[in-house]
Amino acid sequence: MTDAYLVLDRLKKSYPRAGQPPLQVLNGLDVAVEEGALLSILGPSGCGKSTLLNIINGLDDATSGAVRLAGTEVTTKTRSGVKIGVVFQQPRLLDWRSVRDNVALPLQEMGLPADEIADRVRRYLDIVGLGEFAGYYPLQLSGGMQQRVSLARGLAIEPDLLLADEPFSALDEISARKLRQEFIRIWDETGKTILFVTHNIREAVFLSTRMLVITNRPSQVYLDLPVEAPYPRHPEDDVLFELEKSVTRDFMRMEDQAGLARVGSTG
Ligand SMILES: Nc1ncnc2c1ncn2[C@@H]1O[C@H](COP(=O)(O)OP(=O)(O)OP(=O)(O)O)[C@@H](O)[C@H]1O
Repeated sequence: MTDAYLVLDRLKKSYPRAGQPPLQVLNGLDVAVEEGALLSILGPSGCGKSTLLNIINGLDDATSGAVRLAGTEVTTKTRSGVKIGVVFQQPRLLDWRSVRDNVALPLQEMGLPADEIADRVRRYLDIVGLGEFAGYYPLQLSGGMQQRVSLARGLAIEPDLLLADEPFSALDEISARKLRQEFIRIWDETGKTILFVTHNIREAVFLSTRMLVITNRPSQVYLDLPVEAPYPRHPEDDVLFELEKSVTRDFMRMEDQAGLARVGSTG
């Protein structure tokens, strides 16, 4: 367990609340993630998925337990040296910078030479299908196009670990399908590790090598499941469809149990 690329070791997180007991969010996650995994993380709204990504990214501290990345403990004060890219649910673009300059910004912060920056910006905007929109400003693009710029920005730094928080949820299904294929291609070519938060069970089954289903708050791992179907996968593949149905059933059972527990505790 301690050898894995990313280790969540009895990870707990709670937030203080005025006049109330702390809000218990993560309640002892124990997970070891192998290098090169494409791990999707599913769970009910508010169970702490974004909180978990923030802790792994060193933007927030665990209340107890630890995150270790490539053997180094990650906190807000200590970084592992692993290059982390992030793609959020919201595009979070700078409206006053062109598409090109938004994607270039983190590359400039990394101190890359100008020609390398120009190359990467072009390459990753092409990958997300926005090569012709480099000179546009975010407000001249649709929401889905802005999300694709954000994806290009996250990928362009060529991270060792990509943390993706529902990156396709704002896209129409056809654009999302194309981008998922690209996403798998990039993951396959680079061999990097990806943690992928989604509410979409079909998407998780289609993309990932492993799925983690997390319970309602205070959250624990409910299901940790390998997805063994070979790539390339087809969204309508029978094996994937069966797996989707079975995970959906498990997910609903988990929600029912949580509902019963709530009724039990108030009744
Ligand atoms: N900085 C913070 N301070 C206080 N509470 C917080 C903070 N960040 C998150 N929370 C609370 O922690 C819980 C988990 O939030 P989080 O955003 O991690 O959930 P999530 O699983 O990503 O939700 P969703 O699926 O709806 O995006 C929520 O109840 C939220 O209100």
